[in-house]
Amino acid sequence: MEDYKFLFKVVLVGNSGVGKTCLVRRFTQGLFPPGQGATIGVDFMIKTVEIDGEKVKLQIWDTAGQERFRSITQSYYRSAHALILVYDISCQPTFDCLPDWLREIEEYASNKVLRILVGNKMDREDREIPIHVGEGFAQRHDMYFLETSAKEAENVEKLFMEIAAELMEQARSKELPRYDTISPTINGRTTSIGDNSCCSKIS
Ligand SMILES: Nc1nc2c(ncn2[C@@H]2O[C@H](COP(=O)(O)OP(=O)(O)OP(=O)(O)O)[C@@H](O)[C@H]2O)c(=O)[nH]1
Repeated sequence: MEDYKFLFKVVLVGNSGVGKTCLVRRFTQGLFPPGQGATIGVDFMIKTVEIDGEKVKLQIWDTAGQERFRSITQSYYRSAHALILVYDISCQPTFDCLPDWLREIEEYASNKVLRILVGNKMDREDREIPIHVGEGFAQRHDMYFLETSAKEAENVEKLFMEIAAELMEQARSKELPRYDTISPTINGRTTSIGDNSCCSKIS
């Protein structure tokens, strides 16, 4: 038996190119990968963290933002304990797509899922979405909110640690099952993203 007390599944969703993979790799590997290709289907990484002296294992599922993978990625929503919905603060269309993503989440995820809105790429100077606009959206939709930079390692650790702490708190208070099953994953990163990929619409 592995040495951890809690296991939580965290799923990242959002348009292609917003930086989901970079956020996961920053947190799990401490790096900002150069020449990142678009995710194919779903990628999966694990990190065990310690909170209040307890080991918490995070299973982090990085879904492809591209529309053509939507039916694969939707199937990963259901068993998520937390869903991180990511947009790019320098790309308005990725913010405009948020209502579409919320509809997907409502349709496919558990209604108890912890939902976090993340405005990534806060290091960029060509910002299109002011922070208060992101915050306002999150408030209206009952979500936690944070701006991050995977590139500069800003708020990335905080994002995942706060999720782990909140889920641990919930699990303790509701006495949820401590272990979850792991389902198979589809991996691969071969295609590259074009300049406009962050702006691909979902329908
Ligand atoms: N400036 C800046 N660029 C970033 C940041 N995070 C990611 N990027 C860049 O954004 C591009 C897309 O990053 P990915 O992590 O592959 O995006 P994704 O959301 O996983 O994309 P899909 O796999 O297609 O869904 C890459 O060129 C990254 O270098 C960030 O915090 N700041």
